[in-house]
Amino acid sequence: MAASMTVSGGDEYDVIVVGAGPVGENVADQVVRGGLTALIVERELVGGECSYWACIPSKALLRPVAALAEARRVDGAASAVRGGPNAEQVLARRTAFTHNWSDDSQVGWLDSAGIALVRGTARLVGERLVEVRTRDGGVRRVTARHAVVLATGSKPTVPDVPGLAEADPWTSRDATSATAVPDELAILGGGVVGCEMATAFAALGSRVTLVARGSGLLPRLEPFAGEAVVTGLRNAGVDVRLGTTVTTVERDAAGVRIELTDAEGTRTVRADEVLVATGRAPAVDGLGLEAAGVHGLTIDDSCRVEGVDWLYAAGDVNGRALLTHMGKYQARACGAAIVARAGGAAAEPAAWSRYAATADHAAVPQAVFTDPEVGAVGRTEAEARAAGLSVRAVEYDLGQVAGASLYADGYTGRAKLVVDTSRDVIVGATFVGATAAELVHAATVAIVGEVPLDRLWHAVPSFPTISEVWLRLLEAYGR
Ligand SMILES: Cc1cc2nc3c(=O)[nH]c(=O)nc-3n(C[C@H](O)[C@H](O)[C@H](O)COP(=O)(O)OP(=O)(O)OC[C@H]3O[C@@H](n4cnc5c(N)ncnc54)[C@H](O)[C@@H]3O)c2cc1C
Ligand SMILES: NC(=O)c1ccc[n+]([C@@H]2O[C@H](COP(=O)([O-])OP(=O)(O)OC[C@H]3O[C@@H](n4cnc5c(N)ncnc54)[C@H](O)[C@@H]3O)[C@@H](O)[C@H]2O)c1
Repeated sequence: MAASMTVSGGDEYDVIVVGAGPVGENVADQVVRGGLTALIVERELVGGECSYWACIPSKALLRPVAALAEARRVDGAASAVRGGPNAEQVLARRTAFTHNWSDDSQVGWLDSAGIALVRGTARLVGERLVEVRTRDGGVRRVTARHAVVLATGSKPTVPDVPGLAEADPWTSRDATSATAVPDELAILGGGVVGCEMATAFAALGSRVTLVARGSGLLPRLEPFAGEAVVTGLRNAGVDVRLGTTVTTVERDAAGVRIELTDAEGTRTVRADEVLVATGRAPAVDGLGLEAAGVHGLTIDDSCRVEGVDWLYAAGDVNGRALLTHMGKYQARACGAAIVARAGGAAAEPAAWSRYAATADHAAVPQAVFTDPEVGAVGRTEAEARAAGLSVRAVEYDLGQVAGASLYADGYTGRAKLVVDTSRDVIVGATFVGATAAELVHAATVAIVGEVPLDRLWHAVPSFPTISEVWLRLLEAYGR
């Protein structure tokens, strides 16, 4: 610490939460509702990555694209659609959803919820002891009576490609907060960020090249999902290059020069910007873990760090499931456990108890807002087999469902259920097609509830909805 700095100390709260993203906010809210006091420390904006540079602005960019695409697929409505989205208005709508990167309303919510806020960067300096470098240059030490919760999120990883870091690449932050649409955009990485941003920027007018090193896109999902997204992106004019690696990147006066290598050799792509979308890593730099005697953030199902009974890690920072809804789910389990333990209870995180984020292991839902949309939950067929389950999978062409054909002319899509035959329950489900993400929650309920297939026959989907695919899948499986 610099000699000139004054350390103000003596503050005590029951719980200190580091990071005011959706996860930190939810932990703090839970513990305050449980009768404890909470301080939340935030170094940027209250609301975190999700509100300003991730979920909200990305979906605000994508929604107009989806709305237009849907209207174009319905005869009688399509003729009213003239041209593509208005990029300027789409960016303005996105900016409105981020409150122009002001967190006033979220700070107001913290206040109304009775959660104290300090703006600054926190680090652990001892057992239950947190030091905050405040925005005004001061240093403040705060003690937690019961627990410190790390909810610091994640940061984008930039691969070690020669010239890439020097070329000033975009990360997801630059893409989601862009103030203009580049004429040419190269995207590195065929995961969720790469696919969603390719969808948005192609529709807004960029010529997009999407470079993926694997043989398909969205590699964590069922292969047919990635294949449908490749087709959708190519139909939208995106140059999707699979099995391709970037060997060098160089920025010059004209933009960025990117050398690519694939099975056929080497080629060069030019772009105004290059977006790196190659995954994220836990935001733990400078958190003082080692100094506080914490070696790694391995957690139990209540998000308590193994071997450190006062420390918790919830949300992206624990690396379990990098999704807002899963982080908020962890926050509910973690907050409940902290409150119970403060009252003297053991609050063991028994599977499916209120103190355990059990769904993290095999019931994580995800919605990918590409065209077509992808919704998935639980295990893919390959994952279920690798986990040693006895598996049978069934698929159905969504376009054959009456509700889907009414929804859009020429509806294309696919659905798949993965069944554990030893228990006759669903362990995974994937839906691809317009509004497919809305089909996922029924599957999540079936997986978490371990509803036997025999009973699912009695869950009758309405006619004529796209949900009738459930009946078709059961018929395909047989009774
Ligand atoms: C482009 C993009 C789109 C996404 N879209 C979706 C989506 O549609 N749906 C979905 O479920 N998920 C989506 N995600 C993932 C989602 O954004 C994250 O899972 C979510 O933000 C995690 O919440 P969190 O609270 O753990 O972390 P964050 O939202 O990252 O918040 C962490 C906070 O901690 C603060 N912080 C960090 N270190 C310190 C410190 N030392 N001191 C003080 N403060 C600190 C940070 O400033 C930040 O505000 C998307 C991600 C990206 C990149
Ligand atoms: N709709 C949503 O729910 C949504 C949207 C965006 C992001 N997210 C979350 O954000 C997280 C981060 O997204 P992401 O797309 O950055 O990560 P990701 O892990 O989904 O995908 C990263 C991709 O980059 C590839 N890659 C990694 N290193 C590479 C390299 N050196 N060269 C080329 N390719 C490389 C990987 O093979 C993978 O396909 C995800 O885990 C996701 O859960 C969710």
